[in-house]
Amino acid sequence: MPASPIIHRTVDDLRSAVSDWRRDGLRIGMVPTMGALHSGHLELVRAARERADRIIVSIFVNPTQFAPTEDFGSYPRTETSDVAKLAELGVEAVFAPNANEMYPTGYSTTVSLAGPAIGLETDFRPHFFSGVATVVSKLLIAAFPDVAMFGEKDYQQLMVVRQMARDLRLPTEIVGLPTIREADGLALSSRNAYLSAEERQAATTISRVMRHAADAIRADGDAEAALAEGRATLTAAGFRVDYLVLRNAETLAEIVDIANEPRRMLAAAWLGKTRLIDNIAV
Ligand SMILES: Nc1ncnc2c1ncn2[C@@H]1O[C@H](COP(=O)(O)OP(=O)(O)OP(=O)(O)O)[C@@H](O)[C@H]1O
Ligand SMILES: CC(C)(CO)[C@@H](O)C(=O)[O-]
Ligand code: BAL
Repeated sequence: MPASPIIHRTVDDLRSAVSDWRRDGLRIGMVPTMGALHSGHLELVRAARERADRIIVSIFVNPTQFAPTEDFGSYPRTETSDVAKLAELGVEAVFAPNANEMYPTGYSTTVSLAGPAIGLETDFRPHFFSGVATVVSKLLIAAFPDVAMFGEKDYQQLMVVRQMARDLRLPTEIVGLPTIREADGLALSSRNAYLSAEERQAATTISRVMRHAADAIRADGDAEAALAEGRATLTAAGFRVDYLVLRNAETLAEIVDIANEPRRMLAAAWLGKTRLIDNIAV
């Protein structure tokens, strides 16, 4: 039986473990999550293991990245089974604070963003990235890991965190890892648990539409036609589309010169009460 990770509930406790590791000259990796762990998260942990001697996985459903109308209350919370999965991978530490530890009464500081945080998710979840950037900066400052792992599934989030780490000169390398998918193409996501059996079938349309549109764009360069067809296919399959767009893969700005810019297609769409996001290189 692998040893269970030590669960730290406070920043002070976590810092004390980290300072012991630092004294021993060990490299530290961090994997920030909101729990309800799936194989996508576990790949981030495995990748952290290749780069660090000690791994901290944070599990914190961060209230500041949810609007009052969103699913903070119903977000899956499965700490016991999450910790068992992390034990299997030999993770040394879990940081699972409560909301009061992260945002005590009187807490008044948030990170404000521009650059890659403009548009896309921000158009539909205006509160979202300042909540994410604030909590990620607090997590990174709590442990100052050498490396922190994020999934490309949340591509704009990865770009925002990279920019923030660069701008604030955080001493942590931000590593992005490819999206882990189900056999039928659906990107793994904790929120997939909200899908009914029928919605789960329809959900594959999002990755299929994106691959089809990407092939069409590579073939004839007509992004607008391919994206309009993709939006129509998603709508016909029962989605309410927030966006399906092509952007510069590095800046997330609109594409000006399609032949000579790195390209990323990004999508967000609702199926019933579940909002799915996805993205692929084009
Ligand atoms: N399918 C996946 N492949 C790779 N990384 C992933 C995948 N799903 C989530 N991650 C990454 O895991 C980290 C924690 O994400 P989070 O806990 O929000 O899980 P999630 O499945 O994305 O949940 P949600 O459904 O709330 O978006 C993030 O860096 C995220 O990009
Ligand atoms: C990075 C993160 C853990 C911050 O709460 C969250 O946005 C997530 O799980 O992607
Ligand atoms: N995976 C991103 C977290 C969120 O959507 O709230």
